[in-house]
Amino acid sequence: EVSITKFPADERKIIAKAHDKYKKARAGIINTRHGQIHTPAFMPVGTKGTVKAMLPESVQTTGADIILGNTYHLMLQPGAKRVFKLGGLHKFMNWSKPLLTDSGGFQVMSLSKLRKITEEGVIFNSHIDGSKFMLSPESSTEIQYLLGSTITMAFDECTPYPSTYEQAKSSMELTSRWAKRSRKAFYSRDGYGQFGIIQGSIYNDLRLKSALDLIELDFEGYAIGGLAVGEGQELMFKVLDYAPDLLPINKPRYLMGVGKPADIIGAVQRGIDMFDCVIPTRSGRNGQAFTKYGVVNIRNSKYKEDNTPLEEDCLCPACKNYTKAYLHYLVKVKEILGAMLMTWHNLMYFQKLMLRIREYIAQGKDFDFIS
Ligand SMILES: CCNc1nc2cc3[nH]c(NC)nc3cc2c(=O)[nH]1
Ligand SMILES: [Zn+2]
Repeated sequence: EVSITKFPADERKIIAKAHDKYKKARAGIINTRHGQIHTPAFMPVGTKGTVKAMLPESVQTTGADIILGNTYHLMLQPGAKRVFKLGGLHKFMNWSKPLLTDSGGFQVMSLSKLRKITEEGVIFNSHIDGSKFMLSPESSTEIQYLLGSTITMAFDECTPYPSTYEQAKSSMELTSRWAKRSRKAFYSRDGYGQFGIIQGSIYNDLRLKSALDLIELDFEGYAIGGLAVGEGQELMFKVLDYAPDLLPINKPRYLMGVGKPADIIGAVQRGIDMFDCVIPTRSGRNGQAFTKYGVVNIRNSKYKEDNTPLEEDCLCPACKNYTKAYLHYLVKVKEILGAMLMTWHNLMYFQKLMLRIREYIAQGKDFDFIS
């Protein structure tokens, strides 16, 4: 049994919608060595082996099936070999469910100093102490193995936006060569998987060529890269109107870095199954709460004597036991509990959104008005 790719037909509830806007939405289950992932799924980001301001058991109560870890940060500190020696990232951070690790390329380009891209890989200096490192398809894949990740991401180059056709073409071709090397370096085991990442920017023929190159490598799943990099929702949806259809229908499709609730809904309607985004955690720490009434900026003085919860029917600790006045105060005085409660609420909100989307798809109902 090849494990992770199982998108069992009987479990996959694809309901053709009355009008074509929803016919691509699908709900399913991905089976892995560390448990099941109900899709469409939202993955909270746990950059440095922790979802900031949350205990792993608290993340679990929000309904998350899988969380994301960042290779770039973990390879610098505490180091992949050390995590391996300590029993792997699952044990280290006390998270026993699926873990997806990114392959580091995207963060190297945004965080490290003095980067040099060669055919071999990316040579860079650590943003922490300036020491020299190399990330390549081989080293990235090995690091993710040492971390023990359930889903390993291929080492790609995220094509910047905007890019000319020529720039996008050569970047996509590099990603295809790196995907081949990533796939070769992957140590495949039952219940573990590796996802390829297609590039090609906004050019549909490049997206097609990227998909064909990667399908040949028979990954367990596929990510659509080079999006949510400043192109805006309209252009992102324009690419998503066709890109998911270039990928195998029976394998998971992952849209990296997305997104706000409306982005997630639009992408699910276009056939995307998996998401990750720092918005619920990062904006929570900055005082933004996602609610059915819209986004609440809790630092606004209008909340300083508001004795009501963020959402009266939300089951998270912030809503069950505290008022907006208290959250307003905690965030204003930068108390750690403020970051904890706001994060917990936002993660609960995002998981509730995904649960409702999965239910609507399973019942064959339209779901574009949920936000
Ligand atoms: C897995 C590492 N590779 C990889 N990560 C990404 C992460 C992203 N995050 C966002 N918006 C927040 N766009 C992304 C694109 C890529 C991409 O094209 N590639
Ligand atoms: Zn709440």
